[in-house]
Amino acid sequence: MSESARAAGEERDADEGEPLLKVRGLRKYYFEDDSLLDRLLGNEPTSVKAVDGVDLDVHRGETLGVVGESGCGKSTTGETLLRLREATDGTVEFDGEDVMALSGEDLTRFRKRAGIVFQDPFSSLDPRMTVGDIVSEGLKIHDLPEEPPDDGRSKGEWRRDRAKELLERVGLSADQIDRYPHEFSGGQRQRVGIARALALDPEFVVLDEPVSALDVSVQAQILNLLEDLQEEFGLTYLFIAHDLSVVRHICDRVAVMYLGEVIETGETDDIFDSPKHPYTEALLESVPRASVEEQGRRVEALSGDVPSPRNPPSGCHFRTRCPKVIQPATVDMPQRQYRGVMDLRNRLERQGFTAESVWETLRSEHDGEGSFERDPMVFKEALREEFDLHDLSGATMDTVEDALEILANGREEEAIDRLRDGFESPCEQEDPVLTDGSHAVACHLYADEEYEADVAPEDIGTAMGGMPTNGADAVASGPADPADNGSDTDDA
Ligand SMILES: Nc1ncnc2c1ncn2[C@@H]1O[C@H](COP(=O)(O)OP(=O)(O)OP(=O)(O)O)[C@@H](O)[C@H]1O
Repeated sequence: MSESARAAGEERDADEGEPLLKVRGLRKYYFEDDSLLDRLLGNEPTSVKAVDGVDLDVHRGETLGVVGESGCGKSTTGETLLRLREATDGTVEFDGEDVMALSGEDLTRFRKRAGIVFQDPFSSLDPRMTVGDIVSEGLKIHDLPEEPPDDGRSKGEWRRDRAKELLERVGLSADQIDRYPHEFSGGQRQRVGIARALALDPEFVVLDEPVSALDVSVQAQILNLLEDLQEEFGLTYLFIAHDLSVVRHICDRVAVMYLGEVIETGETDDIFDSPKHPYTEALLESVPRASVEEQGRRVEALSGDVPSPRNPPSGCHFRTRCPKVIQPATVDMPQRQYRGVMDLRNRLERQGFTAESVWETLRSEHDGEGSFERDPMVFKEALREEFDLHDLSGATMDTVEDALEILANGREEEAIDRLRDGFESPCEQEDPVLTDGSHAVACHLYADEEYEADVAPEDIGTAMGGMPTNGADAVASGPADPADNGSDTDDA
């Protein structure tokens, strides 16, 4: 957004005292195994904690980016705050009104003021409707215009003219009004989706990955269009994306999500130039670099997959992948090896492997000379290699070796307990809350005071001093480059 539009938005916020949209403690759990048959069979419903306590403020005239890997709850957040899905818990205030409590005409009015553009321009437009009908559908549903225009046109004619105007405004031609979606390229279809969202003159629009299904060359055109429209109509955007380079271009502020939670939020430049959360650092590491010096930076995958929102990790949800996971006070070991110990335990807890599966692998790799003997030394070395557990010393080494020996004997649960007793991280004990301030982060590394209130300072540990410096040991995640379906190169 331009400086002037932003200043005007901030001035309005200051005058009116509140952001346009205020979300607090938003939760959306999807329940599975909850059908009548499941209940008859006595199956316990399982919950997918897609959104698990999200707070957001969106100020008038700004663009707030919501970023994070696939499945972290971005779309569910956008759809739930618009009441396209019913929230499990939490509050949403729009221009001072409690959105969750709206009904009847008030809810209809909210739906006019707050719209959405969906990610996929291929599936989000009804193939049986002309683009004119698609764009004017909302006007018809809301029975607009309220009165027939006084120039002799019928309401239907007025709506058709309005659809033509909107098509032209988004860069299409009015005489394409009777065409069907399949006659358009992906970028053109997304323009139709934008025209549809604008038809009711909204103030606020959720843009759910509006360019990620488009060819890279078309993305910039659509982003520029969105920026122009924001300027012209004074729009406020919530811009959902997994592609951070897009976010930097268009967003004033950014909220980073991980497994249903906002873990960092701040001005876009602050997030990009001085990220605080190890997850944000890792996400940024994956953004392609323009400058030659930066191209040599290490880009690796974050260890492990995103855990399932059906059973998120205790404490900090990111601790199962975090390169800076905090060591307990009793432990002082190289951070990389500590990560390895935690990975070993996490994999065992998630039943990612068993002692027997390791023996099977060793057997299959046996070179065939003589019969295969189960040698615990070989077993332990294979796991040291896999989890980077070489070069340990003292009590740390004793505990790890002990756990590996127990594991070699097939006693997984006991090995897990041994590793937990020896290496349990303070990050496992409590879910960190977002700090106050304009650049807020939810990470135990930054919440010493709040954290010490609940956990003895010694538990935070000497290891905090031994954390790698910012980015030094951070490993990077690799959200895919923008999907390129190659179908939009003919875009207008
Ligand atoms: N209707 C549903 N029923 C059950 N689980 C769902 C449903 N919709 C989404 N989920 C799950 O909720 C979690 C969050 O999904 P969501 O689509 O909001 O994430 P996202 O960050 O927008 O991902 P993407 O970028 O892939 O769209 C995922 O684990 C997803 O599988």
